[in-house]
Amino acid sequence: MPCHERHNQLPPEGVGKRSSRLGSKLLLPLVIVLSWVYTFSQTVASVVLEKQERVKELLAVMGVSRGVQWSGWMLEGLCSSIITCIVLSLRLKFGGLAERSDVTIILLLLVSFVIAMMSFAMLVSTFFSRATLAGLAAVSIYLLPVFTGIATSLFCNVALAEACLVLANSEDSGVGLQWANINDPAGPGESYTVTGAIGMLWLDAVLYAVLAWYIENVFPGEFGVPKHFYFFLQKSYWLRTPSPKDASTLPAPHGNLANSNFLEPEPENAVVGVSIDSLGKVFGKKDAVKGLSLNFYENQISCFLGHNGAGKTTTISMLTGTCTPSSGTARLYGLDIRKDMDAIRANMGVCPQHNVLFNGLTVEEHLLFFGRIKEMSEKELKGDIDMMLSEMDLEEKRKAFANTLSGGMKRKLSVGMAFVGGSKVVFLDEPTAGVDPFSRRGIWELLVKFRK
Ligand SMILES: Nc1ncnc2c1ncn2[C@@H]1O[C@H](COP(=O)(O)OP(=O)(O)OP(=O)(O)O)[C@@H](O)[C@H]1O
Repeated sequence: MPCHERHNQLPPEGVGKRSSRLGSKLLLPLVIVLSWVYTFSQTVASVVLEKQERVKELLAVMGVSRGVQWSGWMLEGLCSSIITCIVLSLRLKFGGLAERSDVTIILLLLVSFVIAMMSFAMLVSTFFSRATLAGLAAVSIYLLPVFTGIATSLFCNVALAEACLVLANSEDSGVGLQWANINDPAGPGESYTVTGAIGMLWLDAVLYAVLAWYIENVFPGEFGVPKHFYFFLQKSYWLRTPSPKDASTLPAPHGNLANSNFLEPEPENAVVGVSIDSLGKVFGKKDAVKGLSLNFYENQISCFLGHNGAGKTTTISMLTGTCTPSSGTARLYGLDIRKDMDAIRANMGVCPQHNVLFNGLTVEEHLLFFGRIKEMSEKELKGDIDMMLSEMDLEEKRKAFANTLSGGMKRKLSVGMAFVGGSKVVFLDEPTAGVDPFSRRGIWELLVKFRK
């Protein structure tokens, strides 16, 4: 049903105004709608917290697409909310508020609402980067129709409230809401039906998801490379992303470097893995990175040395796609960081400057999780994980949760996560910061081992 049609069919009053006119039983819509405020605001805050703590970005950098991340959130939210839906439906049926109605219709209505609400939470989360602010704003956004009297079913909670009004009216009439009268309006002169409300909830869910997907791509926020506003019209967005080119087919090392008197000559017969070409990043008026041209070679460990604020992290952020270059570009195995980031990420491992760990996962589960993201089977990973744990001296902590590890142990685990799964290019930002000398040597040895 087109949105504008539904819009016209709605009564002019908002949820709050309308409910206040009704008897105590007709407060049902308001009570049901308000009972989801907390779930909504918590979902928005949790999604934004992942963004704030850069978990979302690390997952993206390691090759987990936004779609998969959002599906995970939807699934988690649905699983926990479905129990609430079942309890609420039974409570309405056997608690006397909807005793004549069919409980399966009430359940269908609530589940449809939860799906739309989760999708709405994803959309709202795209506008925020701080979890506390997002949680508070989510409450206001959710209550907006109640306080302003906006009565469009494009708000999923308005659609739910209207359906609850039909439910309350059918209870009052003594028949209750049944599958046989599900298409009947609330009363004479009314046009809203429960099927219409459920249809609108599904339409809302799709609409919110599409909007969230568009906004995420065009305005990815502080961390991420924005796409063109017409990105969905580009063939390259929909077609399979290119795979890394064979290193031997790549162009020769950057000419400027080879001819400079101040630089080491390029190694002979070495294959270029990463080729940085006049890369630059400007923050406001400040050049964080300016005209950087450099090649990194296969089977070698290269490192940036520089004072605090020299631009090392910014360079790594550009190479891993968490920030957009202001000028120049870089190619990783022939793939351009401005265009082919999804393909690059499938073969890339990253250990960010700040540990990004999941408190609910053990050390072994972290390695397993990131290895599985790189599409390796559990069997294939077992040997790798055993070797890593012993090299990093974390064997004893195999089953320990991440939040019980010391700072140094967390760092070692972060390094392990970057290597697990056989990534072709691995970026490590200060991998041994805060690690004791013995473990530092362990990490170095690990790096040498994984070089090839
Ligand atoms: N998001 C940002 N907004 C504005 N300026 C930034 C931002 N990120 C970095 N900078 C600035 O860019 C410059 C380079 O910072 P960067 O973090 O890349 O340095 P670094 O070499 O990694 O430093 P450190 O060794 O301390 O980690 C600094 O002057 C920093 O203040």
